[in-house]
Amino acid sequence: MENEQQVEQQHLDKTITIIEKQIDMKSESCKRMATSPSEEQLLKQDYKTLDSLQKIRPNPYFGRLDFQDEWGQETVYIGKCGVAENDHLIIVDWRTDIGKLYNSYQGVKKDFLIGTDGKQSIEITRKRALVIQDDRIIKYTDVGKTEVVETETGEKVKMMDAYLEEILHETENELQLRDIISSIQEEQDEIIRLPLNNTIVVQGAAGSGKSSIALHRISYLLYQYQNELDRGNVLILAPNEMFLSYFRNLVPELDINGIEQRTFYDWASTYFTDVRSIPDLHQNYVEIYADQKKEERILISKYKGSLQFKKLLDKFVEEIGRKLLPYGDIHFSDQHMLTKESIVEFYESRSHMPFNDRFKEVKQYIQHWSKQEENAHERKVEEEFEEVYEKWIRPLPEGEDRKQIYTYLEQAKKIRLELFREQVKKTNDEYGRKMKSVSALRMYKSVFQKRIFNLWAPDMDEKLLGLLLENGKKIAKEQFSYEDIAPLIYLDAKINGKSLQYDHIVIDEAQDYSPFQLAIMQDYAKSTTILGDVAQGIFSHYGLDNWDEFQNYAEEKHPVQRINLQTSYRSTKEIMDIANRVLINNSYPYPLVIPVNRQGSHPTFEKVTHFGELCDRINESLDRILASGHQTIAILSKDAESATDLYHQLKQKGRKELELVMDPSHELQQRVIIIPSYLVKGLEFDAVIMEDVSDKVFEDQTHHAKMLYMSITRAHHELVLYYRGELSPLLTYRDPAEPPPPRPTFADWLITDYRDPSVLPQVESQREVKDPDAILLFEEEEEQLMTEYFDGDRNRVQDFYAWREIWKKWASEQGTQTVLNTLQ
Ligand SMILES: Nc1ncnc2c1ncn2[C@@H]1O[C@H](COP(=O)(O)OP(=O)(O)OP(=O)(O)O)[C@@H](O)[C@H]1O
Repeated sequence: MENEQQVEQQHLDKTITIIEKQIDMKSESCKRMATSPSEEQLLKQDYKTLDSLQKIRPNPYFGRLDFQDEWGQETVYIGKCGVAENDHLIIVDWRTDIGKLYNSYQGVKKDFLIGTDGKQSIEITRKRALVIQDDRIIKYTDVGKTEVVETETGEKVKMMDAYLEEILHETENELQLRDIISSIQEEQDEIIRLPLNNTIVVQGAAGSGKSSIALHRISYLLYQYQNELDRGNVLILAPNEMFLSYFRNLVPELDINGIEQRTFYDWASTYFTDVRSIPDLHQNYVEIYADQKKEERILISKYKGSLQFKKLLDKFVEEIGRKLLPYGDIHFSDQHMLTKESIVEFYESRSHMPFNDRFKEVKQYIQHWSKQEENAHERKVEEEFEEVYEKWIRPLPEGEDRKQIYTYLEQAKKIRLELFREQVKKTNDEYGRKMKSVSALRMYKSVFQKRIFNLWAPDMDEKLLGLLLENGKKIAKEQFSYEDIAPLIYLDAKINGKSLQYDHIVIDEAQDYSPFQLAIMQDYAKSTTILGDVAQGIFSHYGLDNWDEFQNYAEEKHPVQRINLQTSYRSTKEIMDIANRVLINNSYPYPLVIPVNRQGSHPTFEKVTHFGELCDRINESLDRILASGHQTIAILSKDAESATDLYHQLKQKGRKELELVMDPSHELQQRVIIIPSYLVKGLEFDAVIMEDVSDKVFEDQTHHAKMLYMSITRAHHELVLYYRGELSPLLTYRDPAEPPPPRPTFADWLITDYRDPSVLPQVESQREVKDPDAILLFEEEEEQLMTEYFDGDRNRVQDFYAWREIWKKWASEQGTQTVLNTLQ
């Protein structure tokens, strides 16, 4: 062992000597002055190389790979950047194919095919992780097996090797995301290295590494596609400023400086300076859920975020366009006529252009035609004049009469020309006025009219229609909501053209985007990487319920590759078991999350009777957690008010290190924070304390389940759950193989909302269950029926299918008779 360490140390010493020598040489060479543009380019390149050499100097590499190929046994060292000495690579960049091999090897499969044709076989004999500190190899670990296994109880767990386990255990005490270059897992690496051109959609469990993948993928793409991708044309969209500051450290580490990093809200303000006066997604969420007309606002919000609304806007704009075209032929005389058909044809041929440009072209087309006609008319009048003159005037004898007639004739010619010119001018002025530039705002304000919805959304539910018309009054007064931003941007781009175009856009936490929003972002980029988790869609009053609607749309333009990530790396197995419990109780429609086999303490459920007791107990928990060595702690509250109350109480108790976070643009300073749950998405902490997980706060509702699941999965090591009264039904233990908790009979369920029995039946007549064939309730025809019945309410349809999946599983185990008994 010692010998091995010595060998590694000698290799490190040698590598450091080479790097230092290169640093000295490059520093010298960077002192020169550039005397020409090409020299300047070379100098820039030298600065870049010097910068990377200096960056990797303290930690030249993190891994070693030994393999056997047709040339024999080889050893390479993998680092964040490649370094060559005399044409020989002494450190291989993690983004190369060899780097891929390093990540692909998880101790299970040993033989790989590589090379451009994928035919060269290679056998990996060792993958070694190396930890370097102060120029010493402080540790080396030969990486063992990491694989998903199924336990005896049918549960799936990812068994880790010691190296990954140690990395996951040692969460740093900074509130920052760290790079995972040295321990990227195979399924993550595959996403990072997907080709540039397609639209990638990643549905990944909480803690599966989506944010990490997003940033590592940019680093990879910039490295691999140096000629196609300009870092100034890459945009990363994150949910809030707090989140952006959260991965700020990582940007230089991954060599992705210069990438535009923004929130959608901030990005949208490039278009409309007034965006800042519209409540952002978090404010919008708070407002909606505090509103007595919450359900109605959600209906409006969902519709405005849908692709149906986008289609309606398309039709509306197209129709307005047609209305602005001349009603009929432009007719100066029978010889000078421009038919309506030719104008429409011209207009149609410019359909790829922005609306206003298109009309500019139509106007120019009419003007150009009129000018030509005017010239032709002038020529004709001149010819006629000449003819008359030759025929009738020239033969007349010289004298006053001849002069007089000539003058009349000339006047007549002038009048004819003048009349024609006036007619042309009038026509041009008229169309000029009519085909003026239209603003997106004006267009949007005009959409909310009954006849427009009747025309292009004839099947719209009366209630929704009424709500939209009512909402139109607000729009007319420019009182916009968050969900108006995307349609306004879309209309602006449609009307005035896009002022921005990206090579690549990465969208993290994409479940909080509506299908409409994702669709427009896709239009702004040549390619996109979209990552999210529907189970964490706490803003589902606006965002996605599933990926299908967007995927179907996106596939019309580019191939879409959808990938599921099921393994979660953030939390201990005990914490993920509780998170999975929430999913099971809420009939989650996707496979459960696979935890890693990292053991930790069991989450605690602690009942308190009043607020004073809660504060005391939280205070004790903080003492205990801090004493155990954990550093970052989040106390999650149900809303801003509770967060403030708790904060003041704990401050009174002498807690100094506390920080109250109430705003998504907040930059975290302290390591112990109090924050409303809806702001904590994407972040992670050593320990999470939830102030109230009672049935009053987390009811058996999809929205509540998403909030609870997201909150729980913020914790690395510890989870403490307080509640007053009864524990949330979402947290009670239920065997995943069991049928869902008691509901009315299945047939009852079909006609009522199982979450709220007071909701009126949706299906007029209950279907009778007559014979064993009744199980055909699940057949295609029935599915169609359900989709129709729940149309317009995607949550309901989705819940239905989720519930049905679990029910089906249970039904198949129970046998037909038991099932029928339940149905009756
Ligand atoms: N391969 C890996 N090696 C080491 N750590 C990892 C790996 N993958 C993920 N992690 C860690 O797991 C945690 C979760 O990662 P990340 O925040 O990227 O996940 P996420 O899918 O975006 O999570 P969420 O959706 O819950 O916000 C982070 O601490 C990250 O460093």
